Amino acid sequence: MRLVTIDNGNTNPHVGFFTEGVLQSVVPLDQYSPTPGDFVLIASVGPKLSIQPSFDLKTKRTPTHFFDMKVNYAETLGEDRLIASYGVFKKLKKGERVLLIDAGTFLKTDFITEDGFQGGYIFPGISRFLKIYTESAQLPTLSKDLLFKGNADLPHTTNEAILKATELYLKACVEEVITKIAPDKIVFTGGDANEIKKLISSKVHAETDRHLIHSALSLIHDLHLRQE
Ligand SMILES: Nc1ncnc2c1ncn2[C@@H]1O[C@H](COP(=O)(O)OP(=O)(O)O)[C@@H](O)[C@H]1O
Ligand SMILES: CC(C)(COP(=O)(O)O)[C@@H](O)C(=O)NCCC(=O)O
Repeated sequence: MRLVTIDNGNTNPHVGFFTEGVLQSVVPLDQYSPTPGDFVLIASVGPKLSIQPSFDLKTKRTPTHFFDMKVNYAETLGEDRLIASYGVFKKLKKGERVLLIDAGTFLKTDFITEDGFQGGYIFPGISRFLKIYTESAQLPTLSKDLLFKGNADLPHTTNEAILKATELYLKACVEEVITKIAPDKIVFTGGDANEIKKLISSKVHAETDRHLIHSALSLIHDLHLRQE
């Protein structure tokens, strides 16, 4: 049996394939054709999918818990945040307090301790933020590849003004959250994880797990759903 994990996010939905608990590959959702025998787990916050999960993880969310993790947040918490946080929760060391930074369409900064999911912030992500300029005024849409290239001077052109403001916004949001929460460790994930990680000058120990949501779904499968 193949375990298929679907992360249906708002920009870049993708699918992970596991055999024997090992992630073999991750491909865009439109490249996946379900086959009989696939065991499918889905974390979805994007458009409704025609693919049905083999087990509906919503059934494990109560007003206070997700499986054995306490959740101190309304039931509207996005499944992507909940499931990635559960993956972090199950790997906490004794007494550890982790800040999970998921840099996707939105930049989510969620706090997880042995007492469960403690809450977190939702900011517009890098690409969303850059689009605001064109959506609200006759300003250019600039690529995120242009970020982090200039010097520390004040901006003197429109492009510099937009790019340096974007850098400042991202850095200020993330560093303020790190200062407020003072975690023992930061875990970065999401499509823009590397860009956000580059911005942070904090000395807190940091790790990147690009495919955290897939490994969290696989962990859920192995801990709670595997049929021996
Ligand atoms: N192959 C890709 N397709 C789309 N966006 C990508 C890709 N690789 C990296 N990115 C970046 O990652 C961001 C989306 O991150 P992701 O975690 O996939 O988001 P979501 O879960 O919201 O769909 C985009 O804003 C983009 O900047
Ligand atoms: C905040 C989100 C839109 C982030 O989506 P993403 O960036 O992963 O595509 C998603 O987690 C969501 O729809 N959450 C529901 C609201 C909440 O978490 O409070």
